[in-house]
Amino acid sequence: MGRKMKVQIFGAGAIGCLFGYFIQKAGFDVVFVARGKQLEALQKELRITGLIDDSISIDARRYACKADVTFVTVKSYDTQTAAEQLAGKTEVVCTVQNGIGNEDILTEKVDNVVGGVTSYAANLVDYGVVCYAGEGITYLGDWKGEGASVVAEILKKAGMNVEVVEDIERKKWEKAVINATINPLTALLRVENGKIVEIEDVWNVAESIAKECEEVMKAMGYKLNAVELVREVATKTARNRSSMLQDIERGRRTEIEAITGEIVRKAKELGVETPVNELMLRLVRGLECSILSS
Ligand SMILES: NC(=O)C1=CN([C@@H]2O[C@H](COP(=O)(O)OP(=O)(O)OC[C@H]3O[C@@H](n4cnc5c(N)ncnc54)[C@H](OP(=O)(O)O)[C@@H]3O)[C@@H](O)[C@H]2O)C=CC1
Ligand SMILES: CC(C)(CO)C(=O)C(=O)O
Repeated sequence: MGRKMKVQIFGAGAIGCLFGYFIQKAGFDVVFVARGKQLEALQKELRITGLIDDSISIDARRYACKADVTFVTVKSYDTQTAAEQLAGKTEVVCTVQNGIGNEDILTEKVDNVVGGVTSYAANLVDYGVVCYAGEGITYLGDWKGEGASVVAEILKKAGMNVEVVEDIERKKWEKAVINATINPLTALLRVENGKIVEIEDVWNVAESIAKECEEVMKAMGYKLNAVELVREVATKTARNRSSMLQDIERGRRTEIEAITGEIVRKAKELGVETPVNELMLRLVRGLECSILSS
């Protein structure tokens, strides 16, 4: 390509701004799509704190424009709107969102869809201010058409850890199992991730959730030690407040439908019983209802 590649971040919140920051610093032409007070703040500057301390001027806009590659970094309940705005506007779309189903929604509107899972961590501390909380790795894989190698090249040039994998669907489900176990419990009990392992009664429930998820993955043809995986992640991220807990504390919707909701839906399709996950789904829905209506 003779001209500079144009990269777009659709949903310039915590993780989108972090990715966009690294990509712009590497010399790419980056557009950040945001809304409301976040857009107003980003039109002045993007500030990164935490592991980095820097401020940059960015091209922040309200609506999607034409781009070579677009990262979709909205919460999963906003993916449909993102897909509609991106139709005919981007050669490749890549999602690093948590949850199941985002890639399939994007597939309806864009020809080349790259699935992704990231363990980079970022929090929005104020409008236009993002705390870079943890270095991680991003796994990518072609979902529809091609694009994973192009996206990986962009992230590599941006100095980020990235790996293209054969089976991105498996990676997405593994992350969903971690989120389905840690996120609802931390949100319902309002505790940091480490408490899931530390409090015996809670760990018993976590084990039940993880074992049900393991059965669903088994029925899908994937072997996984879900209990050990969850124990490892909860221990490593012991001081984190999970994204679902943060959503509840901010009085916002959660991604429960794209996480536990999708696991329960897949379980029904495959004839697997998931009573504890169903309970978590109902309780978090109830919690959302109570905070959104108060
Ligand atoms: N933060 C992290 O460390 C990680 C996040 N993820 C995943 O990445 C995704 C994004 O998470 P995160 O960055 O934390 O979430 P944020 O809420 O911080 O960011 C999403 C942003 O997208 C904006 N947005 C939504 N719809 C539109 C639209 N139509 N036009 C313009 N802007 C829009 C939101 O605006 P508004 O606030 O007005 O809704 C918000 O600013 C989630 O799926 C999450 O699970 C995965 C790994 C790590
Ligand atoms: C891995 C974990 C649980 C880390 O907090 C996460 O992805 C989240 O909070 O959504």
